[in-house]
Amino acid sequence: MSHHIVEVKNLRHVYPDGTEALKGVSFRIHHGESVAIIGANGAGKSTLLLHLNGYHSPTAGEVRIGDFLLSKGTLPGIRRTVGMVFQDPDDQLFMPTVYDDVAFGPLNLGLNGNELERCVADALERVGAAHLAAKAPYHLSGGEKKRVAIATVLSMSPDILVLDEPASGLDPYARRQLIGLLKEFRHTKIFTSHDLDLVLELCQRVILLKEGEVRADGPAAEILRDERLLAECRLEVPLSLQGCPICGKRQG
Ligand SMILES: Nc1ncnc2c1ncn2[C@@H]1O[C@H](COP(=O)(O)OP(=O)(O)OP(=O)(O)O)[C@@H](O)[C@H]1O
Repeated sequence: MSHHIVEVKNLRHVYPDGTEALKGVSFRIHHGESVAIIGANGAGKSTLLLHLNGYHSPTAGEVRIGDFLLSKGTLPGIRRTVGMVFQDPDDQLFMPTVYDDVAFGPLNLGLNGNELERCVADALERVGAAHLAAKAPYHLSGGEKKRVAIATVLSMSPDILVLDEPASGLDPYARRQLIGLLKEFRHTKIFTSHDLDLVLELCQRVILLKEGEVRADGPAAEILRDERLLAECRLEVPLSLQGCPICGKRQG
């Protein structure tokens, strides 16, 4: 069975103002893979992720999650399978308290009482935000909001985790905590990031987008070492793979 395979075929997306953000993107991601979608600003990363649980509809092409072609009819089931963390946490947090925001999804899945409380506490604990449960989301700092947004998705126990720039705005400790958390998540992870050191640490595979097209798709360790390819796409080799500026020796 095509257990939670994510398949994107010839995906094209044109925004109403005529911007062609995706120009025929295709790939297949198997269950358990950890894949980073990288590319310069405007390359089409967020547009692509927003198709994976139906926030955007393809202009042409298709998205399949497991056995299901993404459509109006399959959307509710697909949204239970694919947990999406948006680039801007303000798009994710809308309840009066952090607790309510994290409880919203599981409550809709039918959890209540002690089970619900445990689920919320566990999700907040995992992102280091247990102490924020009673706060209003709009009073949180940017990094705190980001962590709570991730908790709202973890509380749903998704089979496929999709995160748009999960590390942006996090301090070094929270970034390290996020890396640990994502390493623990054994199902499929698909995320975008400009933090290529984080990508190198978390992903075996990278899909490199350039101007709405897949420019490269392959092992992270190879693509992230390819200085010419990265420069062509307005990216740089991650710091951990750059040579010492004095003697040129590489760390890894
Ligand atoms: N609602 C919209 N209407 C029109 N054009 C849009 C819209 N949203 C995005 N775009 C355009 O689509 C292209 C891809 O944008 P997208 O946000 O997917 O890029 P990205 O790779 O995620 O960039 P970043 O690294 O800056 O987050 C850009 O040219 C952008 O200006």
